[in-house]
Amino acid sequence: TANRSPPPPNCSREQRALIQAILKAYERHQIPHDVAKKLLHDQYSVEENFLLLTEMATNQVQVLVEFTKNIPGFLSLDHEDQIALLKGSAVEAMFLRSAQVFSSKTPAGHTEVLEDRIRKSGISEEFIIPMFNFYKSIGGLHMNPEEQALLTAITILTPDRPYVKDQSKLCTLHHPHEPQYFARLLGRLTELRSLNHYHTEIISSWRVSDHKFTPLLCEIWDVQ
Ligand SMILES: C[C@]12CC[C@H]3[C@@H](CC=C4C=C(C(=O)O)CC[C@@]43C)[C@@H]1CC[C@@H]2C(=O)c1ccc(O)cc1
Repeated sequence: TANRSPPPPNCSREQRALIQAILKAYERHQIPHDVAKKLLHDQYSVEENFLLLTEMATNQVQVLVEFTKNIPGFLSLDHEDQIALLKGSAVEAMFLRSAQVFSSKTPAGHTEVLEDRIRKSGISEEFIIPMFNFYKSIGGLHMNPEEQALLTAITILTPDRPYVKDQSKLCTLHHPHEPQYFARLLGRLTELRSLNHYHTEIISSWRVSDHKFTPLLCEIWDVQ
């Protein structure tokens, strides 16, 4: 793609292959066109918005599992660990994905409609504010596709372990004037983690008004 930057020269061959594999998997990480189209055409009731977001969330989890399976080495992990990593990071990966969608230049109209539907889907204002603050703070990083893909892979693979150091090499190269760029990137992951808490509240407030989730969301978030 046009905005794909050249791989950093001081990356080893296998690191370069790893970055390319993750980037390729990430670029297949798309919401089906018909779901995105519904965003623009379906009705605008709170219930309709919730159902649309539920369908998007369900799609997102399926796409996330496919992306994760294509991260080199993931499938050689112990099976229980694979499930634990996915369950532990699904919410963060989803909010990271939505932040990347809001900060990318998706076709005009999509993000406005999407934002409008999120604001009118029964999520209370006290969770909307941190959510959109996070979107702004991710947008401010101007991540390129490699960084977005790597950050998603980091979020999934190391929910609680110290981060691998060589990602910083890639970031330093693309942001030479900002030596602390990688630290800023990791700082966003801390902010992202706080959204887990809000998400639990969002889900339980929807459950109170007996909203239905899909089986996949129930399974990955231990709902119902
Ligand atoms: C996270 C979210 C569901 C998934 C949405 C996200 C907004 C934007 C998106 C963009 C996507 C793309 O273009 O690829 C994939 C889906 C996501 C990532 C929503 C904001 C709030 C909502 C939510 O928390 C929610 C949770 C459970 C539900 O049943 C419904 C919504």
